[in-house]
This record gives sequence, C-alpha cells and structure tokens, in this order.
Amino acid sequence: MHVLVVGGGGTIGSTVAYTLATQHPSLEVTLADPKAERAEGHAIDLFHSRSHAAHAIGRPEFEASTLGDVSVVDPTSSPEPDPVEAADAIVVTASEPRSSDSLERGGRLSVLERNLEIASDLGEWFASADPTPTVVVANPSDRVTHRLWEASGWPRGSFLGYSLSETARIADEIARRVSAREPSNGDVSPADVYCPILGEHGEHIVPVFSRTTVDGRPVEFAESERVEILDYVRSVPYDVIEMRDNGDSSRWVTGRGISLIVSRLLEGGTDPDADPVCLATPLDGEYGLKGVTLSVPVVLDGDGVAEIVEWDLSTDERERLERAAESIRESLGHR
Ligand SMILES: NC(=O)c1ccc[n+]([C@@H]2O[C@H](COP(=O)([O-])OP(=O)(O)OC[C@H]3O[C@@H](n4cnc5c(N)ncnc54)[C@H](O)[C@@H]3O)[C@@H](O)[C@H]2O)c1
Ligand SMILES: O=C(O)C[C@H](O)C(=O)O
Repeated sequence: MHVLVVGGGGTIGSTVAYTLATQHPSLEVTLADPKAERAEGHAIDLFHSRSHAAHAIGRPEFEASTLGDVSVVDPTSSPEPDPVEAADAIVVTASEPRSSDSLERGGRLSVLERNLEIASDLGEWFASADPTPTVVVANPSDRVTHRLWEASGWPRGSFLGYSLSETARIADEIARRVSAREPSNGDVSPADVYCPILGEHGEHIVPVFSRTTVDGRPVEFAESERVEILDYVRSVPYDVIEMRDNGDSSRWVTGRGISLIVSRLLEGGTDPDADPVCLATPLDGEYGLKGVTLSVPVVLDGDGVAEIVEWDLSTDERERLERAAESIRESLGHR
C-alpha cells in the first residue's frame, strides 16, 4: 500500500507521515513538496524512526523484510513515475505559509486565495490519474476540497475534507462540563462523549446537540452553555497556535485524526454498523444543498465516501447548516 502526502515537508504533512509510518511499518510513504530538501530531512528521520522498531528492544515490532520506504518528490518537476498513479490514498496539506492574519479566529480564510490556486494546480496534476481517495487538510479545508474536486474531474466521493479535530475538541469540553455538574459521579472521560459536528471547518461549525450522548445517554445543554461550548471549539486551535509561539497549528490531533481516516480507507472502509464519520464532501442535493462542500455524516469504503447519511436535524441545526453552506458558497464566488 502507498500513501502520497502532498505538502509532506510541512508541519501537518510530516506529522501525518510519521503517524502512518509508525502505525503501518510496511506502508510506502511519499512526501511531495517543492521544498524538497526539507521534505528529504523528514524522510530520512522518519525512515530511521520506523526501521528502529525492527531491531530487538526486548522484541522486534515487525519483520525487517516487510519495511516500507519513505521517499520524496518535487511536484513542480513532473515526477516520473507519477506518485499520484501509485497512490492508494492521498493526503493534501499543501499550503501557503501561515501569515500574521492567520493567527486568530477566522484565520483559516486568510490563505483562501492562494490555497485555491494551489488546489487548482493539484487538481490538474491529479486529473490524468485514476480517482484515488484524498483527504484534504489545507485550509480553508471545505473550500479547498471543493476546488480540488472541480479541477480534478474525479467523482465527488473521492474527496474528504478534514474537520474531525473539532469532534475531539468538543468531546473534551463536554466531558469537563458534565463532570463539573455532578462531581460525586467522578470524572467523565472525553472518550465517553459523542457529539458529531457538521458544517464548516471554521466559524460556522454545527455541533449536533440533538444526537449528543455521554456514556450512551442523551445529554442536554442550556443555550448559554451551547454558546460557551461553541466558543471553546472555535477558539482553542488559535490558543494552541499562540501558546506555541505562533509557529505550528494542532499537529498532534490533526495528524492522528487524518491517520485514522487513511487507515480506514486502506482497510476498505468503516464498519457498516459503526457511527458515520463527519467529513466534508461535495453535496448534490443531500440536506437540501447542492454545489457546496461541507461536513456531513459519511460511511467510507476503500474509494472514499460510500454513502452520505441524512440525519433528522433540529430546526436550529438545519438553519446553521444552511448558513455554513452560504458562507462557503459566498467565498468561492458561487451564489
Ligand atoms: N483541517 C484541519 O483540521 C487543519 C489542521 C491543521 C492545519 N490545517 C491546515 O493545513 C495546512 C498545512 O499546515 P502546516 O502547518 O503543515 O503548514 P506548513 O507551512 O508547515 O506546510 C505546508 C507545506 O506545503 C508545501 N507546499 C506549498 N505549495 C505546495 C504545492 N503546490 N505542492 C506541494 N506542497 C506545497 C510547503 O512547501 C510546505 O512545506 C494549512 O493550510 C493549515 O491551516 C488544517
Ligand atoms: O490551521 C489552522 O488555522 C487551525 C486548524 O484548522 C485547526 O483546526 O487546528
């Protein structure tokens, strides 16, 4: 199996590559980045990190003969053989560098114009290869996913815009709040919280409070609490950036979430009886929306989105989803 990480010399791309390479020692990983030397620095380090584990430290983690390679290509030099053709899954983290405008809430939109141009170029590159499931991380991820889909000519189900970190963030905040309500019951773990999030990866997130559970039981929040929960989810990635000297965004939760999605794609999809996962995919009438890409519940197979699941939403959730769609359409110039 082969994964291509486009933007693999950067923070998120190299973190995804590390996570995948250590989880799947035989996986071939290619890092595509115009900063090829920087990518090569990651590739050498990554290869050492995975080959390390074949040596006996008490016992080897895997058989040395199954070790996969980590390689680098410069996408601007028409690499042959084409790594897009070789890939079983692609991750796109290619992005304009973070600017001073991107350091606060709403900052994802500051790289819109340049990242749409990058997406158009990548789409042209991808177009000559067979459709391959592609997880899009570069921000603003829903708009970039939409542009990449349009430019590639691949089926819409090939594209999955990544927005899942918000699910981890909201679970953490809900666990804290529910624990504080009844301290005598002990702490609730975020692992016991289920709160899917639809909509935009940005200010227009739509937490589905009507389906939220703690330990499998429905949980209610007053409107004032919902506002505070939303505020936390929107702000915390920017607090993380600031705490890390405005250098990198949330590489660990993002790297882990993307690696989980890629792992499921390589295994042939999600379990049919598991909860759907919320990822951005181009819509064609689902939820009454067309010509826009935003996060909705999806079931995965080995090619990408096998099915978009249409949940019954509350009136407030539906209106918020429509507002998210409007905001995305507007910034793409689609009215
Ligand atoms: N969706 C999410 O949840 C989420 C989370 C974190 C970061 N992000 C976004 O992911 C993107 C990457 O973040 P980062 O911190 O890794 O940035 P980064 O600047 O460290 O890395 C971006 C990399 O893309 C490369 N690149 C630029 N143009 C390219 C092209 N045409 N082809 C291939 N590579 C190209 C750059 O050389 C650089 O190495 C940003 O847009 C960021 O906002 C999204
Ligand atoms: O890169 C960012 O601006 C933040 C990122 O989208 C995140 O959710 O961590």
